[in-house]
Amino acid sequence: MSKKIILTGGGTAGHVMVNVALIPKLKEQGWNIAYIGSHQGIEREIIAKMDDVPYFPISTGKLRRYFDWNNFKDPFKVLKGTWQAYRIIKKEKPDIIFSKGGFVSVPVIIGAWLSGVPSIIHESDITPGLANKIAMPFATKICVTFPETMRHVKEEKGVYIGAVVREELKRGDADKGRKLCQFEKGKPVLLAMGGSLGSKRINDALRANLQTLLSDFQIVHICGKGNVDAKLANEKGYKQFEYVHEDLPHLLAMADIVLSRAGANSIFEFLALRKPMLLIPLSKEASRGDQILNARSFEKSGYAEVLMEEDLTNESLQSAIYHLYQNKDRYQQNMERSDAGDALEKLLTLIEGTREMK
Ligand SMILES: CC(=O)N[C@H]1[C@@H](OP(=O)(O)OP(=O)(O)OC[C@H]2O[C@@H](n3ccc(=O)[nH]c3=O)[C@H](O)[C@@H]2O)O[C@H](CO)[C@@H](O)[C@@H]1O
Repeated sequence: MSKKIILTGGGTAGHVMVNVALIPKLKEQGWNIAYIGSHQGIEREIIAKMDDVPYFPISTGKLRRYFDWNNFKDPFKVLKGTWQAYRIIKKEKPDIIFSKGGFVSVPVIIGAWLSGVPSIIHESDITPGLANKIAMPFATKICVTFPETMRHVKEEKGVYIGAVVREELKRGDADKGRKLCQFEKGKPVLLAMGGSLGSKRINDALRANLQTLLSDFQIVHICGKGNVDAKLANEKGYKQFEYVHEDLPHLLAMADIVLSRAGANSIFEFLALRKPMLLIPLSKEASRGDQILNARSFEKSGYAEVLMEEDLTNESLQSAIYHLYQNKDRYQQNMERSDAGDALEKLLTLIEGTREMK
């Protein structure tokens, strides 16, 4: 009997990547897959690269915790999106819906509830984001990455599965990475990434240290849309990208150490690949503080060094990078002891089991 799943999630790549990991596995297991996302979000670009996954765009509104004139318009966009999602679900008749979160997922989970279709939400961070918090009462199951998150979800709905990491990330080729960046073999490589959107703070501090760092490292810098500095395009040993799609595994394979924001997907990917990491979590002023908790948890496990944004200066960044590199073996040994688990398999089993609850 054919089975059908609708996936949703978007806004930033962190809200799409678990779906990207799931799609090939779901196909292997004979699922028909469709995706509901926003008109403009990064999810549309990422899902367009995948074969046989029809994409249905809906209207979305940002849900904010602060005052903004759009707060008066956006609830209507969410209502419109809920109606659109409901109609798509009625027409497509999925057995189940899986959401990776982000604002676009709220109308989809409510639409699933209105249609009587079971749904699963995935939460990557230690504390649930606003979109997931709103959607949780309407979901059948909520699966989490960190064991600590179980405290924030209803006991009968919560399932701890761990971090889902895309398998292709483990198939990187360091030589291909070096070729892409015109880097030489032998000199250490620092990969810097400010989350899927890039980070201006990290970009500026890194570039301020560029000349010193380039004497000891080659640097590949994923700096976010619109953030490439054309003046540095010909700098030897320094390669900039706005965003990297299928070549990311190769860049990671050649990296000796990583400087990054502390988005949940990224840090678990570095852990799976045993990359010593210096994390600069997004500050409490700019977020709910989820990245600070993610980073502290990794620091406590001995996988990461943490530099808080309020302590970030050109000097502190430079000394933290050198300190990380000098201690990289210790971080790697700690990561060897981590239990990455088989979250993807657990998630597939949960999807199958929840579908049968219908
Ligand atoms: C500003 C913001 O809202 N940040 C949140 C967002 O981060 P963000 O979207 O940055 O999410 P993550 O760091 O978790 O994941 C980024 C994903 O994009 C991929 N990638 C990134 C850059 C690139 O060039 N190519 C590429 O493929 C990474 O491999 C990773 O899989 O979602 C995370 C997971 O809920 C949260 O922890 C973050 O707080």
